[in-house]
Amino acid sequence: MSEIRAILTDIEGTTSSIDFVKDVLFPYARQHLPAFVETHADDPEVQHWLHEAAKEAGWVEASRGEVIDLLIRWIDEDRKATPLKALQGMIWREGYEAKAYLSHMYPDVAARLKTWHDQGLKLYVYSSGSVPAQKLMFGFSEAGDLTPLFSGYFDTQTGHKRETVSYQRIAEEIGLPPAQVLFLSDIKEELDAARAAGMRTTQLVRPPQPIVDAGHPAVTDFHAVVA
Ligand SMILES: CSCCC(=O)C(=O)COP(=O)(O)O
Ligand SMILES: [Mg+2]
Repeated sequence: MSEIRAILTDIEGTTSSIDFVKDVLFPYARQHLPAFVETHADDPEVQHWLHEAAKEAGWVEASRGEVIDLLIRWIDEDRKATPLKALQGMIWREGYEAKAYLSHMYPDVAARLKTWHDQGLKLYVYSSGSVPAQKLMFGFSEAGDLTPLFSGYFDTQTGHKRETVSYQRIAEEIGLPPAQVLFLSDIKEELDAARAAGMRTTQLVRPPQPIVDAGHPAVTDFHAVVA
């Protein structure tokens, strides 16, 4: 079996609790989205993502209010839509900078990431959250700034997490054979897609989730991951 040279990790349900995302980040974005869009209406990046959201909904024309309502519905549905994720990241930046919250990290995560980094393993993130949102998550975490540990970040602009081609692209981008990359996630369909691309996989089953055989090695924390 090939030696592992890189670790690619999911965020929600893997490094950080689903509750933090659902109970802190999503409500913050939901509450601040209308005012954020209105006050940044002239920002070309905001305009771009509003346009992309309307396009993804199949709309040829839409008012700002209609797109805001669409985005709020997508937050409520936990849609992993790239335009929503990009806008959420911009809104969360304001929350982190205002010290409204720090991101949650399970207590085992920072220590094991540091050990892997010190052993020479390359660390990467792959999340449906946008790359800027990922950098904020690891930059403003309860365990301090973890961004120096990471060599790169991937989001849905590389492809969706349940599609094998996304993992093929990531392996190509980081310049390693997929067999030398270990992917960590809580979601079976993501692990299946990574394994179909040739990556090694381990499922994180964070207590109190029950361990149900998903066909991948399963652990409850990062210290138990065999890399
Ligand atoms: C890093 S952003 C916060 C989480 C988020 O928006 C999200 O969609 C998490 O998805 P994941 O792929 O990390 O499970
Ligand atoms: Mg996840």
